[in-house]
Parts: sequence; C-alpha cells; structure tokens
Amino acid sequence: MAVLVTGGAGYIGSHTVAALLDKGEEVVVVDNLYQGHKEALLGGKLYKGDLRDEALLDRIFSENEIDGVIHFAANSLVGESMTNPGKYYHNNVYGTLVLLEAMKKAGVSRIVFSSTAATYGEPEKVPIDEYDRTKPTNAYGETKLAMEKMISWFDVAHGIKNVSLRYFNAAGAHESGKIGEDHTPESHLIPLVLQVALGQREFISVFGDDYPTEDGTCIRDYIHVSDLADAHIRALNRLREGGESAVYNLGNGTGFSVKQVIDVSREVTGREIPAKIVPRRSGDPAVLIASSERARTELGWTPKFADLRPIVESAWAWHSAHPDGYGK
Ligand SMILES: NC(=O)c1ccc[n+]([C@@H]2O[C@H](COP(=O)([O-])OP(=O)(O)OC[C@H]3O[C@@H](n4cnc5c(N)ncnc54)[C@H](O)[C@@H]3O)[C@@H](O)[C@H]2O)c1
Ligand SMILES: O=c1ccn([C@@H]2O[C@H](COP(=O)(O)OP(=O)(O)O[C@H]3O[C@H](CO)[C@H](O)[C@H](O)[C@H]3O)[C@@H](O)[C@H]2O)c(=O)[nH]1
Repeated sequence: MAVLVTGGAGYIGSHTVAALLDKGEEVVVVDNLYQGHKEALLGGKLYKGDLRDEALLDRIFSENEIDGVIHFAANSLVGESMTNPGKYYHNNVYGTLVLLEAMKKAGVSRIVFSSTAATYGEPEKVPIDEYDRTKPTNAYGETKLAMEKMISWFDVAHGIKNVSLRYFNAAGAHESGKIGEDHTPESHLIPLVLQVALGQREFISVFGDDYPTEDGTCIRDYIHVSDLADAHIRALNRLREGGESAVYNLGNGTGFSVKQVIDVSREVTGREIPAKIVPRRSGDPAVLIASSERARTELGWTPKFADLRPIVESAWAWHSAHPDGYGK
C-alpha cells in the first residue's frame, strides 16, 4: 500500500515524503512543479502533473494501491490571493474537489489536509485553539476553510475520514541538509532574513513596528518543518487505526517577534543583517500563537524543535550550503 502525497515536491511536502520513506512507507507524489522541485524528492514515485487533471488522478489511483492521501498541493501567497482570488479558488478549492471525487471513485477513505492558521483571521484570543472562531481575512485563508469544509462533507456523504492540520509558521530544513525551503518568489520571514545574511538582499524589511506588542513588531509561532512532517504521519496513522475526523492546530505555543527573529538570525549567522522599518503589510494580525494541546494529547505529538534558535540554525545550515536553493 502507498501514500499519495499531493504537492510532495514542495517545501513541507518534500519533508513529509522524506519522513514517510524513513518509516518504510511506499510513496507516490503528484506535483505540477509550479513551486516544487523534483530534486526535493528523496524517493518515491513522481507523477508530474496537475491535481485538476481528472484523468491523471484516476490513473494514479488505478496504477497504485493508495491507502491514504496527504494533501499539500495549493497556492499559498496571501498577497496574491487578494489580487487574484480566482486563481486560489480554481487551484485550491477546485483541485481539492477533483481529488476528493477521484478518492471516492477509487474507494480511498483517508485524507490528511494542509490547513493553516489563516483560517482564523484576526484571533479573538491567544493562544488560539480549534474551537475559536474561523473568520479569514484573506482569500487564501478563505479557500483553505472552504477546502476543510468540503472534505468534511465528503466524510458525511461518502465516509472519507480526514484530519485537517492548521499549521502556524513553518520554518527550518531537514536534518540531512539535503532538502530545505526554496520558494520563488520567497515571502516568508526566516528565508528572507537569511538571504540578507548571505548578501543576496541588502536589508530585511520589517513590516511595521507600531503593533501592540512589546517591541512593536508582529509575533508568530514558528514550527519546524520536520515536526510538521511527523504530525502528518501521526494523523494518517490515527485514521488508519479507525480514528474519527478531526482538526488540529500545529505550533509550538510560543511567539517570537519579527525583531527577535532578526536578532536570533544575527547570532546564528554571525552576520550583520541590516533591517529597515517599512509600513505594515495589510492583513497581518499582530499576534498568532497556537494552542496545540489537542494534537499533543490525541496524536501524541511533541515538537522536537521547541525554540526559535535551533529552527533558525537548521534553516541556516540549508541556505548557507545551498545559496541558490535547488538551482535554476
Ligand atoms: N509554509 C507555511 O508556513 C504554511 C503554513 C500553513 C499552511 N501551509 C500550507 O501547506 C501546504 C504546503 O506549503 P509549502 O510551503 O510547502 O508550499 P509549496 O508551494 O512549497 O508546496 C506546494 C506544492 O504543491 C504543488 N502544487 C500546487 N498546485 C498544484 C496543482 N494544481 N497540481 C499539482 N501540484 C500542485 C507545487 O508545485 C508545490 O510543490 C500548502 O497547502 C500551504 O497552504 C503552509
Ligand atoms: O519581509 C518580511 C516578511 C515578513 N515579515 C513579517 O514576518 C511575520 C511572518 O511573516 P511570513 O510571511 O513569514 O508568514 P505569515 O505569518 O504571514 O504567514 C504564514 O502563516 C499564515 C497563517 O497565518 C499562512 O498559512 C502562510 O502560508 C504562512 O506563510 C509577519 O508578521 C510579517 O509581517 C516582515 O516583517 N518582513
């Protein structure tokens, strides 16, 4: 039996593929390589193609014995989702519909889904737990919430059991040093800060220092990509054991400000890392911190990277050894 990983050549997907292979799982990947890199796959069988291609999905399910799906494939740039929401509904929501229909046809009844803290929008309280209100403030988060709900209705109607994992800020790289984060364009804080350390950018823009936080910059909950990978496998195994559908937050439960991220990166890299305060980026909540108690209790999940420094160290190990990522 194999696990189908959609978007498996992407950042979090490739780390999950690596973790599945370590556990001796057979892995099948579908990725159109829009953002992904075939070099990021440490094994498994790749179908290069689009999730929205019904015939391709039917072929993948008929050529392989799939017992569960881990679904990462999506577009995830918040800013772009605000200027081109149609792209997000088409790729994220319609893509998920095609996947679910193909699963239904093939009789595959387990899916672990990449959701996001963006489903909550501006939090009513921190830490955020799974019972808190979901009110996305951008089209990306709205499509992820729609995907979660669609998957739940396929459970009600067709018994497709599911776990939606709402992750906070993914960061870091694989311990082997072989795979890491390589997005074009890059929008995430830690890789951008490290690009400044590498001399590839002149300075890091700090999006606002007038937030109601101690140092005025936004606070986020950074979670290591390998800890995320581990949670996906635990979620899949829970479904294999007959567990009910569920939603879990995945974060460390500790927040770090943008300034703290820059300071820790200066310590880790020993480089100066110039920073410039620029206006706020629209749609950024001041503080996002996860309560992951439910994942800890029900999945037995404990993040190995509980502090920011080792997360930045692992990211730096990747970026300094691969300054051009996977290459052009
Ligand atoms: N990176 C984060 O901090 C973060 C936080 C919360 C949630 N997420 C979610 O996690 C998932 C993975 O994030 P990531 O940072 O690894 O992104 P990524 O862009 O690196 O990976 C997504 C992969 O999906 C592929 N893909 C996209 N559309 C496809 C399609 N129609 N058909 C086939 N392949 C397709 C891309 O080529 C890419 O390899 C996304 O769904 C994202 O929304 C990410
Ligand atoms: O050049 C930059 C980039 C980011 N930031 C700040 O750094 C923090 C982290 O920003 P990221 O873009 O790295 O991450 P986000 O918190 O915006 O987004 C992450 O969490 C979201 C959920 O809230 C989504 O899931 C999204 O995919 C995921 O990357 C934010 O306060 C942002 O304003 C800067 O100051 N300068």
